[in-house]
Order: sequence, then structure tokens, then C-alpha cells
Amino acid sequence: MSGSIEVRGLTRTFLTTVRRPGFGGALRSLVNPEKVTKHAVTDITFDVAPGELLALLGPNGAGKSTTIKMLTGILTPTSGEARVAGVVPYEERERNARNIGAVFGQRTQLWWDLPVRESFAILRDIYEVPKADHAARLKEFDELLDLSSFWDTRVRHLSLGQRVRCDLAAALLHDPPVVFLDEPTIGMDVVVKEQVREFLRHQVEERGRTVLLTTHDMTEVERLAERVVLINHGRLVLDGTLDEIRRRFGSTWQVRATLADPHAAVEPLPGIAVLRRDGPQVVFGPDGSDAPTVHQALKQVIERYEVTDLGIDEADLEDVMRAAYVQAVSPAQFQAEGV
Ligand SMILES: Nc1ncnc2c1ncn2[C@@H]1O[C@H](COP(=O)(O)OP(=O)(O)OP(=O)(O)O)[C@@H](O)[C@H]1O
Repeated sequence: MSGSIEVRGLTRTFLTTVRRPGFGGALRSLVNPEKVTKHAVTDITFDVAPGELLALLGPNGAGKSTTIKMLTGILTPTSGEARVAGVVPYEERERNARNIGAVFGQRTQLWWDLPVRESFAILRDIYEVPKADHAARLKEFDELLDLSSFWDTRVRHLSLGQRVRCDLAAALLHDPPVVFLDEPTIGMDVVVKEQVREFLRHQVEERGRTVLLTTHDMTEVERLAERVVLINHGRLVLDGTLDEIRRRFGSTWQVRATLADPHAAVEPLPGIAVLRRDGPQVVFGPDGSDAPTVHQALKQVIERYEVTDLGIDEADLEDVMRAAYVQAVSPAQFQAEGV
């Protein structure tokens, strides 16, 4: 089954009541409530290919969770449409549920008062997973997530990291082609975070699952995603690979090379300027909007010059994304420029 995600002009508004200040205001709101329309997600279009992991990024309140809720069938869009593994999620909720796994890092979907293993058994029955398949998957998940040391514990007594690992396993026990993860590693320590990332990488690379992930953790994005979609105030402002985004917004890399021949002539390379030269020490930097990524620049420098030592300084992804948020004010402009 193809695990693609197709999103076309997806829009969701909420009608909310404004509370007027003070006691008199509260009374007036009761008698004559003032309604305002909140635009949570506006005209969002993107695709996720089968077997791809896409990071959906944006500041607090940007509309990430609302988007995921529409794709998991929890919310119906105001307009636009979406297909997940060929199914319109909010029209065929049950069919969609069989095709997807979902983990919301902030809350569990397991039975709070049951030992985890019993929750797994209930899910096996709900999804009608054959016993042998269920056992094989649990074994695989245990090897990757180390669950057996606590899966006889009630969910309410698990630590956050243990609970989310169980949530991940529970979400994948029925072998869905598409997985939605809304801040799965929030609040975890670095060791558990890394374990979860390794697990996710395995699910994408070895099992071919399609993953849509939201996170505020740029290390996570760097480790897991090749492509990101950035939304701000409910609108898509950027859709591109990390390389493209780094090239466009992270133009602060430098390559420091020590030449074998201190007198060698040094010239600029395509998209690469010579920033400084001091004997054998040469510092290269990006030149213009078509500058290569730092890794491509490194390759060009090594191919062109004989060097005895190399170093790189690169803007970290956090800086790059900050620049992207600030600059991506006009979605039309960036789409026109093909970013
Ligand atoms: N049920 C609702 N009723 C009214 N407004 C809502 C509702 N759900 C979300 N919103 C509003 O829609 C906007 C988008 O919210 P959403 O939760 O999708 O953002 P988010 O990008 O997931 O944020 P965060 O990173 O903080 O989780 C926010 O302004 C939020 O207040």
C-alpha cells in the first residue's frame, strides 16, 4: 500500500467567543456573545512521498497540531482536502485508522490503569493482528526500544520516556504505512531521545514507513529529516530540503584550509569566495545566492587544492531556521523563487 500524504488547500477555522473584560463585560458576553473567526490553518498544500520523513515546523500556535488532527481524522477541514494512503481521513475515519499510527508526545493513548502489555493485547484484538505477527513486532520493538523491563507496569506508573516508547510501539503494532508524530520526544532526556530517533530512522529506512513529524528540536530535524515544511500563522511559508534551506538562509559557513604549498595561487571557485588568505591558510565562504552547501564546498576545495588540514564553521540549524522564519514573510515570493 502506498503511504503517501497529499494535502491540497487545507484550511481550518474555529469560531471562538471573545470574553469582554470585567464583570459587566462578562455579563454582556453571556447575553450577547461576540464571536470571532480564528484562522488556524489557511490554504496549506504539500505532499509527503511514501517512505519519506517530513518535519512540519513552525512556532507555537502556527497550526501544526491542527494540521495533524485533520490528517488523522480528528478534525474536519473547513475547506481543501487531504488524502492519507489514498483515504480521505475525516470522511473514512475507521479505514484511515488502520493505515496510520499516531503519537502525541503530550498525552498517552494507552489505558492508564492497565499494564502496558495488556494495552498491547487489546490493540492486537482491535486491529485483528495475527498473534504471530504481533509477537514478532513486539520482539522487534523491544529490541529497539527496550520495553520489556517495564511493560508489565501500569501506564500511570511509567516515566515520561518509558511511556512515550510504549506509545510508539502501540502506534505501530498494526503495521501502518503512515505515522504521525506530534512532538514525540518532548521532555525526554538525551539518551532516550536518541533511542527514539534511532527507532524512527529504522521504521523509515527498514520498514519504509512515511512519517510526518512535528518538533521544536532542531537536532531532531537534523538527525531525521531530509525535507521540512515551515508554517507560520497557519500558512505554509517554506517547503524544501534541509540542503536547500541551508543554502538559502544559512549563508554563514566558512571552510578553513591549510594548503600544502603556501605560495599556491588561490582563486574563487563557483559560488565560493576567498574571504582571507594568510600564507598557507585560506578561508573560503559562500558567494551569492547560488552558493553550494558547506559539504559541497568542502568537496570542491579538496578537488581543486592540495590541502594538509581542513576545518568548517557552519551556522547551526537553529540559526538557519530563525533566518528562514524572519525572511519567509511572503510565501508567494519564496514559492516563486522555487524554494
Ligand atoms: N479548538 C480550537 N478552538 C479555537 N482555536 C483553536 C483550537 N485549536 C487550535 N486553535 C488555535 O489555532 C492556532 C493553531 O493551533 P495549533 O495547536 O495547531 O498550533 P501548533 O503549531 O501545534 O502550536 P504548538 O507548537 O504550540 O503546539 C492557535 O492560535 C490556536 O489557539
